[in-house]
Amino acid sequence: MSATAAPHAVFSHTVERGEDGALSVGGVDVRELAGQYGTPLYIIDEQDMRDRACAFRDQFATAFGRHGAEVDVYYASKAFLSSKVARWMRADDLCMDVASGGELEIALRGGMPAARLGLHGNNKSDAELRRALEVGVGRIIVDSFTEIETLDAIAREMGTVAPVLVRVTTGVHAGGHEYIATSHEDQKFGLSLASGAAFEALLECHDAEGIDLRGIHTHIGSQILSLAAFQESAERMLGLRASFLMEAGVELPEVDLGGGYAIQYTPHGEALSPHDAAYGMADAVAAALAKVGGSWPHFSIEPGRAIAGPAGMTLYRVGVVKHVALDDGGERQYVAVDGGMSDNMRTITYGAEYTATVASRLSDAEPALSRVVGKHCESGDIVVRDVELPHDIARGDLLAVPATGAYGRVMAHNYNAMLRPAVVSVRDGESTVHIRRDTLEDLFAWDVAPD
Ligand SMILES: Cc1ncc(COP(=O)(O)O)c(C=O)c1O
Ligand SMILES: N[C@@H](CCCC[NH3+])C(=O)O
Repeated sequence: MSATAAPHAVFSHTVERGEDGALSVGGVDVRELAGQYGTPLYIIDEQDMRDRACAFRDQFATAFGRHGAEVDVYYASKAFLSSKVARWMRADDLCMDVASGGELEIALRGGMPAARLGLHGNNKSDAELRRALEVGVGRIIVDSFTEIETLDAIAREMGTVAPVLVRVTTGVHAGGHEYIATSHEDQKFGLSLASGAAFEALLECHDAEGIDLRGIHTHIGSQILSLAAFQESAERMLGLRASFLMEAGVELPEVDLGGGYAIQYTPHGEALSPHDAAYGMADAVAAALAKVGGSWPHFSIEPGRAIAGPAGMTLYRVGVVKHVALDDGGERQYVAVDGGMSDNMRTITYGAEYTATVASRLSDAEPALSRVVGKHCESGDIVVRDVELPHDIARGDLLAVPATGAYGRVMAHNYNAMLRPAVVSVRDGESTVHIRRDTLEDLFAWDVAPD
């Protein structure tokens, strides 16, 4: 297909609009993907996702490397995980963070070496801790005093020592929505820097026979544009490390500064680039170390959304289109698609903003103020709250919503007994299934039939 310009910057890098107006991604026409796999369909642009992963790896390596320091990039697999993605991350020399026993098993299934995995969770079960030690996970990020005691006991019983980072709540409030901010005091994650709990936890870990205290971890939230917030958090972490050196005589070798880098969801949105984040944070660390003292620790970061998000799109089939009169005399075009809140929980949960475009053709009809809605029995079942779509959009058209690669399929559910969509990746004209579509047999398998 010969191509014209990409529809707009929010789409992944290989998206093009052909002369007949249809989108292609990774060299595959979306009409072909819809025909082969059905809709709704999550599509990952492999080249785009892996380029973003490598950009974090390389920019941080260079920015921190100027100071002789090293940085490991842990892809936060909660954003999107399949065993094939774990394989990509392994091949591209990234590490991965997992947040449950299930994520751990999929990462291992994809061949990610356990030593390159970090296990998170504010309420890990004994079984999860045991399994992490059994397979040799590289680090366990402890989140509470209860967990420190439990892990220490399990490790000693197993005759091993658990490599540990302590998750610190730095008090830096950042993130687009209350539900995705994680480092202010009044929330469930981590141990508080301000109250002294983090320091106390470090002492406990240091003294525990079953624990090898490697360092400290923080994650201030998600979809954060403010470089200053990351810098502030890094400074506070290095301050804590310096006081631990001064008061306990131990210089912690590792510091993880978490993920949370913002991506662009709409044509008016903004992103924090790996380059700006890397150089901005390296400078802040250098300044902080100059102030509080100490050698450069081994750093790590955990981007999830910024690797998977922009690489993904959701492809829907348009069904009913309605025109509804508004109080101000205007009109809103309601475009109902064959998915909704079951494949995109972010709009209803966080008031997240997305954009959309007709993907199967070009239209020269007038643009109309539109709302893309799903097919659930719920009026909040909105995918895109406000977007201009052509007035002639009609049943049968394909609609693409970009930037759904992170926290899309992983947060999907079966409300109204909907079948969760498949995930396919595309590259160089080929498509590959990562997660198959749910089937009616899946629903029947969970439903215990009457005798
Ligand atoms: C501990 C931790 N690390 C990394 C991430 C990834 O965040 P993001 O996808 O915003 O980069 C999260 C999720 O917010 C997290 O909880
Ligand atoms: N699920 C959230 C991000 C949470 C990140 C995990 N701590 C979102 O879609 O924005």
